[in-house]
Amino acid sequence: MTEVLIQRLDPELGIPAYAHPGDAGADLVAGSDVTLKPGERALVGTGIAIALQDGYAAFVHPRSGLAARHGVSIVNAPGTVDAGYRGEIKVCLVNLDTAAEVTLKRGDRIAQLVIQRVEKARFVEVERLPGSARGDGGYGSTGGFGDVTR
Ligand SMILES: O=c1ccn([C@H]2C[C@H](O)[C@@H](COP(=O)(O)OP(=O)(O)OP(=O)(O)O)O2)c(=O)[nH]1
Ligand SMILES: [Mg+2]
Repeated sequence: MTEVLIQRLDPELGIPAYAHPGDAGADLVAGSDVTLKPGERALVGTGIAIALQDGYAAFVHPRSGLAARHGVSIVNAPGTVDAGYRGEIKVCLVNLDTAAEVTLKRGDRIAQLVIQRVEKARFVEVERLPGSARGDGGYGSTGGFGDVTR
């Protein structure tokens, strides 16, 4: 378990919490009320700032319940919080529902924060990349879309 320093920018809001032992994501709450019309987005504060150790990053993921029940997701999912970032963690929520407006209240759980170790790469330029079984195949190159209709 890694230690993450946290500052509460709004003392009335809680510290992110894991709902169950074994959960990967600690829930983040909305720092203010927000109402989103269909297709609308808003950047919502969570009332916290953190200091991650070098070699870690935090990722702001959507909550599946909000997504499945209300069509609420995160525009840049998952958002990346760099180890050096000391500002308020914010969530760029979007209402993907085609018809219903959605209101989230201050203190509602709107996203979840996943802390992960991350590698830094040293980019080594070459003339030619080594071969692989996949090669440059992608974007559905393995098929499996036969029964999708549109
Ligand atoms: O969902 C998110 C994503 C990012 N951030 C904060 C932390 C992150 O370290 C910083 C910058 O994020 P990112 O690099 O994704 O944004 P950018 O558009 O590249 O901005 P910058 O030029 O500041 O790097 O914004 C959040 O609070 N929430
Ligand atoms: Mg950036």
